[in-house]
Amino acid sequence: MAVPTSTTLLKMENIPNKGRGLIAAQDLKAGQIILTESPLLLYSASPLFSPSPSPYCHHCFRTLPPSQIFSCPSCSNYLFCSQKCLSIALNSSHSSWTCQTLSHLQNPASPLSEKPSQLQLQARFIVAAYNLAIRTPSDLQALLSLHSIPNDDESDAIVYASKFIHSLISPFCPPHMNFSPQLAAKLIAIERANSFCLMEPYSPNGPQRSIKAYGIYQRTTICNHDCIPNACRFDYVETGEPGDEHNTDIVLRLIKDVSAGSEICISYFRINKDYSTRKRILMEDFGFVCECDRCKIEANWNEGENKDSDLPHVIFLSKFVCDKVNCAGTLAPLPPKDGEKCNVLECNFCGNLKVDSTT
Ligand SMILES: C[S@@+](CC[C@H](N)C(=O)[O-])C[C@H]1O[C@@H](n2cnc3c(N)ncnc32)[C@H](O)[C@@H]1O
Repeated sequence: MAVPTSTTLLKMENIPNKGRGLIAAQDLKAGQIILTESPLLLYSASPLFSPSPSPYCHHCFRTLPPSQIFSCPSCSNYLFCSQKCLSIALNSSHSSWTCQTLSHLQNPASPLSEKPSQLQLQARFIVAAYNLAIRTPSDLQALLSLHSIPNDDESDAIVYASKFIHSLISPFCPPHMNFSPQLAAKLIAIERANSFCLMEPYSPNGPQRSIKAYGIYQRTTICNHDCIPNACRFDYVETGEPGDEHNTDIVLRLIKDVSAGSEICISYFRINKDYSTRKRILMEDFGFVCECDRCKIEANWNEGENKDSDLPHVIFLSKFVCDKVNCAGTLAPLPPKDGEKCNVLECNFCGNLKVDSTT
């Protein structure tokens, strides 16, 4: 299959009614790191016509330092936290082609300036994907091998967006690349099903969780959804030295023990959402009806019912939802040490550490 899975820990298999999925290739322990992956593609969540400039480095997405900021020498619109990030970006995500194309799209006279943020972000994504294709055609093939959502209600919107965006970008496209509105439409449909959000740093004062960047991780994205997941993903974007790469890697860690042959699933959103919200998001954004054990039970609940029950999923939620103010991230044990399970849980959003007194 086109997507490489990792090591001896995981294998990729077709799962009935779910497409491909990740399966434990051996017995695995709670807290174990089963996958660490760098993004295939990463792009800013700041719309092209944002009222304020993004406060994040356009390469590593760490918060920009108050002084010593480096800007792209050609467009000066794009800011970086270090000379190293700038140099890497000029040879990758902010190549001269990207710089020229984004400068054109971000011209105040551009028809995009009047368009909604979603379309501006789709344009950002298409530029990033075309840039990937120009630089490394095999990476475009990797992107195209990912699942896309055939959502009839939205296909008109995708066709419109892809034609509009492609018409703005095509004057800059190398003719031999054969980019087309059809390719742009396929890429937008893939992006919807596969992008992971890198979140702004946690703040107890809210107002709500915002996204700083979107990333596509070609192996992690093979993980299917479950409303009671056995794994969750961590990122440590703000950590490490400026210019030190890998801070945008995603780490997949197990919440509980998983036996060989079982499917590894994450939740595609915060796990404390109620049944009707989960059902709506999974259908609108991912095109499926969840048949997990929790959904089967909660489908028959009246609002507020059974929350205090001793059902396994109610116990799971009370143990693994972070209770810090304005957080509700997912807790997972720290990795085992010397083969022994760790009784400290880490939140994948606020980073809070909590001793698990139940083990
Ligand atoms: C990010 S992809 C996951 C990998 C995908 N199964 C594949 O074959 O590449 C998301 C898509 O997987 C499928 N999927 C994920 N979790 C599912 C579940 N619990 N039940 C049914 N389909 C699921 C849906 O089609 C969803 O749009």
